[in-house]
Amino acid sequence: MSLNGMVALVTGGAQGIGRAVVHSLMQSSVKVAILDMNQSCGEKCKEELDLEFGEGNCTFAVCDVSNGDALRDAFQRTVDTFGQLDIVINNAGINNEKNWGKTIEVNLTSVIRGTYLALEHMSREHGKGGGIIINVSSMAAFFHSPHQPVYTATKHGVIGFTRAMADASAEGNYGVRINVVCPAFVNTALLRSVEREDNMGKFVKFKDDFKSRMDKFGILEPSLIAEGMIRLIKDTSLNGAVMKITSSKGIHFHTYEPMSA
Ligand SMILES: NC(=O)C1=CN([C@@H]2O[C@H](COP(=O)(O)OP(=O)(O)OC[C@H]3O[C@@H](n4cnc5c(N)ncnc54)[C@H](O)[C@@H]3O)[C@@H](O)[C@H]2O)C=CC1
Ligand SMILES: CCCCCC(=O)/C=C/[C@H]1[C@H](O)CC(=O)[C@@H]1CCCCCCC(=O)O
Repeated sequence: MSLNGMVALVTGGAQGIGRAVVHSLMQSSVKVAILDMNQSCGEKCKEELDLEFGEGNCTFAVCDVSNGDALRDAFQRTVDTFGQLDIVINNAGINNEKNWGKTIEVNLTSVIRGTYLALEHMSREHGKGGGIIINVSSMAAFFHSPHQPVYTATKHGVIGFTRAMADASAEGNYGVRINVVCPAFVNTALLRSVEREDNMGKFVKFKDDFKSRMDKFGILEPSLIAEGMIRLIKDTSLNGAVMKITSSKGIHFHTYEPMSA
Protein backbone atom coordinates (compact mmCIF):
# COMPACT_ATOMS: atom_id res chain seq x y z
CA MET A 1 0.00 0.00 0.00
CA SER A 2 1.55 3.32 -1.06
CA LEU A 3 1.09 6.28 1.27
CA ASN A 4 2.20 8.76 -1.38
CA GLY A 5 -0.04 11.87 -1.38
CA MET A 6 -1.83 11.05 1.86
CA VAL A 7 -2.27 13.62 4.64
CA ALA A 8 -1.59 12.85 8.31
CA LEU A 9 -2.11 14.67 11.60
CA VAL A 10 0.16 13.75 14.54
CA THR A 11 -0.42 15.07 18.06
CA GLY A 12 2.65 15.54 20.24
CA GLY A 13 4.65 15.36 17.00
CA ALA A 14 7.44 17.78 17.89
CA GLN A 15 9.69 15.27 19.65
CA GLY A 16 10.07 11.69 20.81
CA ILE A 17 7.85 8.99 19.31
CA GLY A 18 5.62 11.54 17.54
CA ARG A 19 8.55 13.15 15.82
CA ALA A 20 9.90 9.74 14.71
CA VAL A 21 6.61 8.78 13.07
CA VAL A 22 6.29 12.21 11.42
CA HIS A 23 9.71 11.60 9.87
CA SER A 24 8.76 8.09 8.67
CA LEU A 25 5.51 9.37 7.17
CA MET A 26 7.34 12.13 5.31
CA GLN A 27 9.84 9.59 3.98
CA SER A 28 6.77 7.90 2.44
CA SER A 29 5.71 11.22 0.83
CA VAL A 30 2.88 11.87 3.27
CA LYS A 31 2.10 15.51 4.09
CA VAL A 32 1.95 15.98 7.85
CA ALA A 33 0.31 18.42 10.26
CA ILE A 34 2.30 18.42 13.50
CA LEU A 35 0.40 19.56 16.61
CA ASP A 36 2.25 20.15 19.87
CA MET A 37 2.05 22.48 22.85
CA ASN A 38 5.82 22.97 22.87
CA GLN A 39 6.29 25.90 20.49
CA SER A 40 10.11 26.09 20.39
CA CYS A 41 10.48 22.36 19.88
CA GLY A 42 7.78 22.32 17.17
CA GLU A 43 9.31 25.23 15.27
CA LYS A 44 12.77 23.64 15.37
CA CYS A 45 11.28 20.34 14.23
CA LYS A 46 9.50 21.95 11.27
CA GLU A 47 12.65 23.86 10.28
CA GLU A 48 14.62 20.60 10.16
CA LEU A 49 11.90 18.76 8.22
CA ASP A 50 11.63 21.64 5.72
CA LEU A 51 15.38 21.37 5.12
CA GLU A 52 15.20 17.61 4.60
CA PHE A 53 11.93 17.27 2.64
CA GLY A 54 11.37 20.77 1.20
CA GLU A 55 8.90 23.43 2.32
CA GLY A 56 5.15 22.85 2.05
CA ASN A 57 5.20 19.20 3.11
CA CYS A 58 4.49 19.75 6.81
CA THR A 59 2.88 22.31 9.07
CA PHE A 60 3.36 22.95 12.76
CA ALA A 61 0.64 24.37 15.02
CA VAL A 62 0.85 25.09 18.72
CA CYS A 63 -2.07 23.15 20.13
CA ASP A 64 -2.86 21.85 23.60
CA VAL A 65 -4.82 18.70 22.80
CA SER A 66 -6.71 19.01 26.09
CA ASN A 67 -8.33 22.20 24.76
CA GLY A 68 -11.26 20.81 22.73
CA ASP A 69 -11.84 23.98 20.67
CA ALA A 70 -8.15 24.32 19.83
CA LEU A 71 -7.99 20.67 18.74
CA ARG A 72 -11.11 21.06 16.57
CA ASP A 73 -9.59 24.18 14.92
CA ALA A 74 -6.30 22.38 14.29
CA PHE A 75 -8.08 19.50 12.51
CA GLN A 76 -10.02 21.98 10.37
CA ARG A 77 -6.88 23.97 9.51
CA THR A 78 -5.15 20.76 8.42
CA VAL A 79 -7.96 19.97 5.97
CA ASP A 80 -8.07 23.60 4.80
CA THR A 81 -4.31 23.52 4.13
CA PHE A 82 -3.86 20.10 2.56
CA GLY A 83 -7.40 19.45 1.21
CA GLN A 84 -7.95 16.08 2.90
CA LEU A 85 -7.12 13.94 5.94
CA ASP A 86 -6.23 10.24 5.77
CA ILE A 87 -4.18 9.33 8.88
CA VAL A 88 -4.54 10.54 12.49
CA ILE A 89 -2.10 9.57 15.25
CA ASN A 90 -3.28 10.45 18.75
CA ASN A 91 0.15 10.33 20.35
CA ALA A 92 0.49 13.26 22.80
CA GLY A 93 0.87 12.00 26.36
CA ILE A 94 2.18 12.97 29.77
CA ASN A 95 3.14 11.16 32.95
CA ASN A 96 2.05 13.41 35.79
CA GLU A 97 0.82 11.63 38.91
CA LYS A 98 0.81 14.87 40.90
CA ASN A 99 -1.61 16.57 38.51
CA TRP A 100 -3.39 13.31 37.72
CA GLY A 101 -6.51 15.03 36.44
CA LYS A 102 -4.42 16.57 33.65
CA THR A 103 -2.97 13.15 32.86
CA ILE A 104 -6.49 11.81 32.31
CA GLU A 105 -7.37 14.82 30.14
CA VAL A 106 -4.30 14.53 27.91
CA ASN A 107 -3.82 10.75 27.76
CA LEU A 108 -7.44 9.62 27.58
CA THR A 109 -10.01 12.39 27.04
CA SER A 110 -7.95 13.96 24.24
CA VAL A 111 -7.45 10.59 22.55
CA ILE A 112 -11.23 10.10 22.58
CA ARG A 113 -11.79 13.61 21.26
CA GLY A 114 -9.05 13.19 18.64
CA THR A 115 -10.66 9.95 17.47
CA TYR A 116 -14.10 11.55 17.15
CA LEU A 117 -12.68 14.55 15.27
CA ALA A 118 -10.75 12.20 12.98
CA LEU A 119 -13.99 10.35 12.22
CA GLU A 120 -15.78 13.63 11.39
CA HIS A 121 -13.12 14.26 8.73
CA MET A 122 -12.60 10.70 7.46
CA SER A 123 -15.65 8.48 8.10
CA ARG A 124 -18.11 7.44 5.40
CA GLU A 125 -20.79 8.33 8.00
CA HIS A 126 -19.84 11.94 7.31
CA GLY A 127 -19.57 11.47 3.55
CA LYS A 128 -15.76 11.16 3.66
CA GLY A 129 -13.54 8.56 2.01
CA GLY A 130 -12.16 6.61 4.98
CA GLY A 131 -8.83 6.59 6.76
CA ILE A 132 -6.66 5.23 9.55
CA ILE A 133 -6.40 6.16 13.24
CA ILE A 134 -3.63 5.05 15.61
CA ASN A 135 -4.01 5.67 19.34
CA VAL A 136 -0.94 5.44 21.55
CA SER A 137 -1.22 3.33 24.70
CA SER A 138 1.71 1.66 26.52
CA MET A 139 2.96 -1.64 27.91
CA ALA A 140 1.86 -0.05 31.20
CA ALA A 141 -1.56 -1.43 30.22
CA PHE A 142 -0.13 -4.96 30.64
CA PHE A 143 2.54 -4.61 33.38
CA HIS A 144 1.53 -2.28 36.18
CA SER A 145 3.90 -0.52 38.54
CA PRO A 146 3.33 1.35 41.84
CA HIS A 147 5.09 4.30 40.27
CA GLN A 148 2.40 5.49 37.87
CA PRO A 149 -1.18 4.42 38.77
CA VAL A 150 -3.13 7.07 36.85
CA TYR A 151 -0.86 6.90 33.78
CA THR A 152 -1.52 3.14 33.82
CA ALA A 153 -5.28 3.66 34.08
CA THR A 154 -5.30 6.01 31.09
CA LYS A 155 -3.36 3.55 28.97
CA HIS A 156 -5.84 0.76 29.83
CA GLY A 157 -8.60 3.18 28.84
CA VAL A 158 -7.01 3.91 25.47
CA ILE A 159 -6.98 0.21 24.59
CA GLY A 160 -10.61 -0.37 25.64
CA PHE A 161 -11.84 2.70 23.81
CA THR A 162 -9.88 1.89 20.65
CA ARG A 163 -11.08 -1.72 20.45
CA ALA A 164 -14.72 -0.72 20.96
CA MET A 165 -14.45 2.06 18.38
CA ALA A 166 -12.81 -0.33 15.90
CA ASP A 167 -15.88 -2.56 16.29
CA ALA A 168 -18.18 0.44 15.81
CA SER A 169 -16.27 1.38 12.67
CA ALA A 170 -16.50 -2.12 11.23
CA GLU A 171 -20.20 -2.55 12.11
CA GLY A 172 -21.07 0.97 10.99
CA ASN A 173 -19.05 0.72 7.75
CA TYR A 174 -17.10 3.91 8.56
CA GLY A 175 -14.23 2.92 6.26
CA VAL A 176 -11.78 3.85 9.02
CA ARG A 177 -9.35 1.38 10.61
CA ILE A 178 -8.60 2.14 14.27
CA ASN A 179 -5.64 0.45 15.99
CA VAL A 180 -3.57 0.92 19.14
CA VAL A 181 0.17 0.65 19.81
CA CYS A 182 1.69 -0.25 23.20
CA PRO A 183 5.41 0.47 23.45
CA ALA A 184 7.60 -0.61 26.38
CA PHE A 185 10.26 1.87 27.57
CA VAL A 186 11.33 4.28 24.81
CA ASN A 187 14.26 6.68 24.83
CA THR A 188 12.43 10.04 25.00
CA ALA A 189 12.07 13.07 27.26
CA LEU A 190 8.99 11.48 28.84
CA LEU A 191 11.02 8.57 30.17
CA ARG A 192 13.43 10.99 31.81
CA SER A 193 10.56 12.69 33.68
CA VAL A 194 9.92 9.73 35.96
CA GLU A 195 12.55 10.75 38.52
CA ARG A 196 11.03 14.19 39.13
CA GLU A 197 8.93 14.86 42.24
CA ASP A 198 7.00 17.62 40.43
CA ASN A 199 5.78 14.92 38.01
CA MET A 200 5.44 11.88 40.18
CA GLY A 201 4.35 13.41 43.51
CA LYS A 202 4.43 10.90 46.38
CA PHE A 203 5.00 8.02 43.95
CA VAL A 204 8.50 9.31 43.17
CA LYS A 205 9.73 7.10 46.04
CA PHE A 206 9.11 4.08 43.79
CA LYS A 207 11.47 5.36 41.11
CA ASP A 208 14.19 2.82 41.87
CA ASP A 209 11.78 -0.04 41.19
CA PHE A 210 10.87 1.64 37.91
CA LYS A 211 14.50 2.22 36.94
CA SER A 212 15.41 -1.38 37.67
CA ARG A 213 12.62 -2.46 35.29
CA MET A 214 14.19 -0.22 32.64
CA ASP A 215 17.54 -1.97 33.20
CA LYS A 216 15.85 -5.36 33.06
CA PHE A 217 13.62 -4.81 30.02
CA GLY A 218 15.81 -2.43 28.00
CA ILE A 219 15.01 0.83 26.26
CA LEU A 220 13.75 1.04 22.69
CA GLU A 221 14.48 3.75 20.13
CA PRO A 222 11.56 5.87 18.82
CA SER A 223 12.29 4.74 15.24
CA LEU A 224 11.12 1.20 16.12
CA ILE A 225 7.78 2.54 17.34
CA ALA A 226 7.47 4.52 14.10
CA GLU A 227 8.14 1.30 12.15
CA GLY A 228 5.30 -0.40 14.05
CA MET A 229 2.95 2.46 13.31
CA ILE A 230 3.75 2.40 9.59
CA ARG A 231 2.92 -1.30 9.63
CA LEU A 232 -0.46 -0.55 11.28
CA ILE A 233 -1.13 2.03 8.58
CA LYS A 234 -0.12 -0.13 5.62
CA ASP A 235 -1.65 -3.46 6.62
CA THR A 236 -5.25 -3.03 5.46
CA SER A 237 -6.33 -6.19 7.31
CA LEU A 238 -5.74 -4.56 10.72
CA ASN A 239 -8.64 -2.99 12.63
CA GLY A 240 -8.87 -3.14 16.44
CA ALA A 241 -5.35 -4.56 16.59
CA VAL A 242 -3.33 -4.13 19.80
CA MET A 243 0.33 -3.90 18.78
CA LYS A 244 2.94 -4.42 21.51
CA ILE A 245 6.55 -3.36 21.03
CA THR A 246 9.15 -4.71 23.47
CA SER A 247 12.88 -5.41 23.54
CA SER A 248 12.43 -9.15 23.92
CA LYS A 249 9.79 -9.74 21.22
CA GLY A 250 10.04 -6.64 19.01
CA ILE A 251 6.84 -5.73 17.13
CA HIS A 252 4.06 -8.22 17.88
CA PHE A 253 0.34 -8.38 18.64
CA HIS A 254 -1.68 -9.06 21.78
CA THR A 255 -4.30 -11.76 21.34
CA TYR A 256 -7.56 -11.94 23.28
CA GLU A 257 -9.88 -14.86 24.06
CA PRO A 258 -12.78 -14.89 21.63
CA MET A 259 -16.11 -13.88 23.21
CA SER A 260 -17.98 -16.97 24.38
CA ALA A 261 -21.58 -17.44 23.25
N1 LIG B 1 8.63 7.04 26.23
C1 LIG B 1 8.11 5.90 26.64
O1 LIG B 1 8.78 5.09 27.30
C2 LIG B 1 6.72 5.54 26.27
C3 LIG B 1 5.81 6.45 25.77
N2 LIG B 1 4.54 6.07 25.48
C4 LIG B 1 3.57 7.02 24.97
O2 LIG B 1 4.00 7.57 23.74
C5 LIG B 1 3.46 8.86 23.58
C6 LIG B 1 4.55 9.83 23.20
O3 LIG B 1 5.45 9.89 24.28
P1 LIG B 1 7.01 10.26 24.14
O4 LIG B 1 7.36 10.48 22.74
O5 LIG B 1 7.73 9.30 24.96
O6 LIG B 1 7.01 11.63 24.95
P2 LIG B 1 7.76 13.02 24.71
O7 LIG B 1 7.59 13.77 25.98
O8 LIG B 1 9.11 12.80 24.16
O9 LIG B 1 6.87 13.69 23.57
C7 LIG B 1 5.53 13.99 23.79
C8 LIG B 1 5.15 15.25 23.06
O10 LIG B 1 3.78 15.51 23.37
C9 LIG B 1 3.65 16.88 23.64
N3 LIG B 1 2.51 17.12 24.51
C10 LIG B 1 2.38 16.80 25.81
N4 LIG B 1 1.19 17.24 26.27
C11 LIG B 1 0.57 17.82 25.23
C12 LIG B 1 -0.67 18.49 25.08
N5 LIG B 1 -1.51 18.65 26.11
N6 LIG B 1 -1.00 18.96 23.86
C13 LIG B 1 -0.15 18.83 22.83
N7 LIG B 1 1.05 18.25 22.92
C14 LIG B 1 1.41 17.75 24.11
C15 LIG B 1 4.96 17.29 24.29
O11 LIG B 1 5.18 18.69 24.18
C16 LIG B 1 5.96 16.47 23.51
O12 LIG B 1 6.47 17.16 22.41
C17 LIG B 1 2.74 9.19 24.88
O13 LIG B 1 1.36 8.94 24.73
C18 LIG B 1 3.34 8.21 25.86
O14 LIG B 1 2.49 7.92 26.94
C19 LIG B 1 4.12 4.78 25.62
C20 LIG B 1 4.97 3.84 26.09
C21 LIG B 1 6.33 4.14 26.45
C1 LIG C 1 6.29 7.75 31.55
C2 LIG C 1 7.23 6.94 30.84
C3 LIG C 1 6.57 5.85 30.17
C4 LIG C 1 7.16 4.62 30.63
C5 LIG C 1 6.94 3.52 29.71
C6 LIG C 1 5.75 2.83 30.05
O1 LIG C 1 4.73 3.12 29.46
C7 LIG C 1 5.94 1.95 31.14
C8 LIG C 1 5.52 0.78 31.30
C9 LIG C 1 5.90 0.02 32.48
C10 LIG C 1 4.93 -0.08 33.61
O2 LIG C 1 4.60 1.05 34.25
C11 LIG C 1 5.59 -1.07 34.51
C12 LIG C 1 6.35 -1.91 33.60
O3 LIG C 1 6.99 -2.87 33.95
C13 LIG C 1 6.15 -1.41 32.21
C14 LIG C 1 7.14 -1.76 31.18
C15 LIG C 1 7.22 -3.21 30.94
C16 LIG C 1 7.88 -3.58 29.71
C17 LIG C 1 7.90 -5.09 29.63
C18 LIG C 1 8.57 -5.63 28.44
C19 LIG C 1 8.68 -7.13 28.54
C20 LIG C 1 9.39 -7.75 27.41
O4 LIG C 1 10.41 -7.24 26.92
O5 LIG C 1 8.95 -8.81 26.99
